[in-house]
Amino acid sequence: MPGFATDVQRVTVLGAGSWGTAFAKVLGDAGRDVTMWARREEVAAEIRDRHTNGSYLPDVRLPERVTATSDAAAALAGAQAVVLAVPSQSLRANLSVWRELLPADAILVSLAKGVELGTLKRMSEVVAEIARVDVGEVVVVSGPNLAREIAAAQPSAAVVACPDHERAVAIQRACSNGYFRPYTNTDVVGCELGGACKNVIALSCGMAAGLGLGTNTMATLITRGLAEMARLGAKLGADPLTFAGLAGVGDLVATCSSPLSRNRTFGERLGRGETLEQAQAAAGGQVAEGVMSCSSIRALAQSLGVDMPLTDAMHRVCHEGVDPRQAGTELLGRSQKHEWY
Ligand SMILES: NC(=O)C1=CN([C@@H]2O[C@H](COP(=O)(O)OP(=O)(O)OC[C@H]3O[C@@H](n4cnc5c(N)ncnc54)[C@H](O)[C@@H]3O)[C@@H](O)[C@H]2O)C=CC1
Ligand SMILES: O=C(CO)COP(=O)(O)O
Repeated sequence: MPGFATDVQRVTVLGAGSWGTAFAKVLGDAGRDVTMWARREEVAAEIRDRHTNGSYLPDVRLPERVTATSDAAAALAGAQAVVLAVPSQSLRANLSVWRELLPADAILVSLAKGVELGTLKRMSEVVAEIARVDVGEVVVVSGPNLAREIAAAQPSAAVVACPDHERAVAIQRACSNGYFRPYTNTDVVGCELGGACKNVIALSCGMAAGLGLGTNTMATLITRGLAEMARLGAKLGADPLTFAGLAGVGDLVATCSSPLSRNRTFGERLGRGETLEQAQAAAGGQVAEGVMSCSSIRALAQSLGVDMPLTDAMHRVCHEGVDPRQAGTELLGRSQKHEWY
């Protein structure tokens, strides 16, 4: 018998932002009992009493079986799976507080798409370190999953990745419903890198749009972005096929093309000439992971000797004051090379 529930019925979602709330709805619509933890009691009360979360997903009604609390201990009691839905750079601090409250046999699931600044760890590595579990037990969900579309029950697919196939299957079953189709994969490295890197490329696509550039530029950024994330993945032992899948090109296309993407929107504002602070203020407290991940992914790539010119350019625009137009000119002026080597 595995030391975890194979038929997961009770799920706790830690984080009541856009994706935490939409994923709780997915689980509720899949027939699971869901308790969400929200940082602010008024958000928890709104979910509990009115089944809405107007600050993040206006006009969305949550299933009756989704409830919420701002008390983490109460949220976690009896959970068979714990879904971590806070931004990447805050996962370590939040999880350190929750660590002692995690039920021993609960499957830990990460929804975050980023690489930690400083440690350069992927989210499953942070979870394993803080929760003191084997990294091979942590489940990752990734794919083209813009929260608002999922919350509107628009059809979409995702990847549920874990080296332990049985754990992946347990979460796959738990979140499978009439509009959300999860596939399993054992390549956590590839899925996590795909999810983190595409946010940075989405910044660049938004920036191009903000500069008034068209579809050829966008397709070039998406394709060369895919090339550089696959290069990083290959160096870290990811399966190259993962980047051709939902967590790679799937999420890349969704995030780079959608006006719903916070990363793309953030980049567009920079392209239009807004400062980082102005774009941050306009984001209204919602996370655009690429703004921090461009620096951590760049540092990770540098430490491994992997060339990631788009990521490097996004870091210089976001954190070194380089003008987006200038960054574009420099990218085009790089030495000529073969498409693959
Ligand atoms: N929104 C989307 O469409 C999708 C988001 N994701 C990923 O899921 C993760 C969470 O994203 P969202 O729910 O969209 O973010 P969000 O910005 O909408 O919400 C973040 C949630 O985390 C909480 N939180 C706890 N500690 C925090 C801290 N120190 N700083 C900021 N927030 C804190 C906030 O109160 C809020 O409930 C991110 O890594 C994101 O890339 C993945 C797929 C889709
Ligand atoms: O990860 C996402 C879609 O899969 C959400 O992207 P944004 O964080 O840019 O909104």
